[in-house]
Amino acid sequence: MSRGITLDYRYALPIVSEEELFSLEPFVEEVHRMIHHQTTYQPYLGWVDLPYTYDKEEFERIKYIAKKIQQDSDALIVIGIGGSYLGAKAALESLHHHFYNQLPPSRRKGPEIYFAGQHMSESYVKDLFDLLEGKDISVNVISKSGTTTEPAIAFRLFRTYMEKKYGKKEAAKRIYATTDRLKGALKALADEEGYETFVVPDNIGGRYSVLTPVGLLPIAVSGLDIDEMMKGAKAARTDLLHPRLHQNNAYQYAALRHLLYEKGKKIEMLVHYEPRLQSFSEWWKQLFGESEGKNGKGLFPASAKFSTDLHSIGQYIQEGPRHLFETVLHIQEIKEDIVVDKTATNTDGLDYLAGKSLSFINEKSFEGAVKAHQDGGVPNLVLHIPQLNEYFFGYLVYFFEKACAASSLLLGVHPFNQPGVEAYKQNMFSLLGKNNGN
Ligand SMILES: O=P(O)(O)OC[C@H]1O[C@](O)(CO)[C@@H](O)[C@@H]1O
Repeated sequence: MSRGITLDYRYALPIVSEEELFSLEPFVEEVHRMIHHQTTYQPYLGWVDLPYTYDKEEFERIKYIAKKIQQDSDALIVIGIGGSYLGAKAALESLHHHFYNQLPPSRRKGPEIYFAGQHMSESYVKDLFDLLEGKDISVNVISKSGTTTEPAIAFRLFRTYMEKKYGKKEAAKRIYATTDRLKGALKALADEEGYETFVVPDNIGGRYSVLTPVGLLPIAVSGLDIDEMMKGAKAARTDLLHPRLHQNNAYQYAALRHLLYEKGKKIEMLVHYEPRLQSFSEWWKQLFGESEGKNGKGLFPASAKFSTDLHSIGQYIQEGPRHLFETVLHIQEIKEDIVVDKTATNTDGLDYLAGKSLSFINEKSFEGAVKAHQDGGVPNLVLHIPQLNEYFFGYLVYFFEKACAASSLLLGVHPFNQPGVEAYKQNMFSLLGKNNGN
């Protein structure tokens, strides 16, 4: 089995040619230089060497605290928004049992895990408190700035809930804050209350932070192997270090999506055939959306789950405006555990599938859709991923981070800021009367 992931661009070739792709070589080499050897973006590039340079002492502390939470909590509440929770949610859903939280504790290594602070829905918080009745809980509050409204509100509510339930002293022992090393409201509060803290490195932005304590603590609490995850990221770091387009899959993916954009494709749809990849798509959407949507430019990152969505938006993809392309996350491992059985009467007409596994049929659905969409003028890029496990999760995260930085630079935008998000935040602050003496 391959140790990395491969990119198959055969199904995009009628729209972009290999000649066009490799004509981007000099631009890609320049982009490579900007990522690896230039100082302009240096303050944001901590993720590039992270698989080697991560803080080993803190990494061991993550594992130690994860064990403590596994022992003293029935549930962990992860509070954060955007890059501060999407990576952890993506890992948990991609790599665990589909019904993780519903499994009996004896079948899980970690506690139940819930997320809060991603919106201001009152009914959600009420139902979550309701669900947690009678359970022992811990909270991991994650905010680099410490001032983002949604998680800040959720944390205030949970702090009060925990202090009522456990008393201030015991509550403080069950709250873990992942935040800036030195500054911000959450850091100040954590110091004041004596919470155990983990650091979001200065030079890594929220959407690039899955493989820092931001993602790693909740991932480790759930019982996943974070050493394997870092090993996968390390392999990707090595595989994707080459400056030449021919030898670098992440740069090829970046260059292809750039070419497709130039040829009028305005939407990239990330497609998967495994419901467990839904949150991964959400992480991917933030990564590319916040990085590229600037100066009136950028592909719109969308996602679809197949075969489900082939029966809803499949029609639009096949015959609607030709302004989109698909990137397929194709899991190569075929499991043969569940097989269609043979019936005596074949009344449902399905005997032609008897003896075939669901994975095999799913694979045919992938082959059928890729071909149909290509024939319909929708280019497809396919990423072959050998297996869904910790190693390849780490690999894939790094692959997309590198590709995203390269793609943004090819487009001529700053890959690591998000000035547009501030506009909404400032409006809301003034509508709610922030800084009016409260
Ligand atoms: O960790 P913080 O500072 O709360 O920020 C959370 C998220 O908010 C954003 O700034 C956008 O709303 C994201 O970029 C970031 O991932």
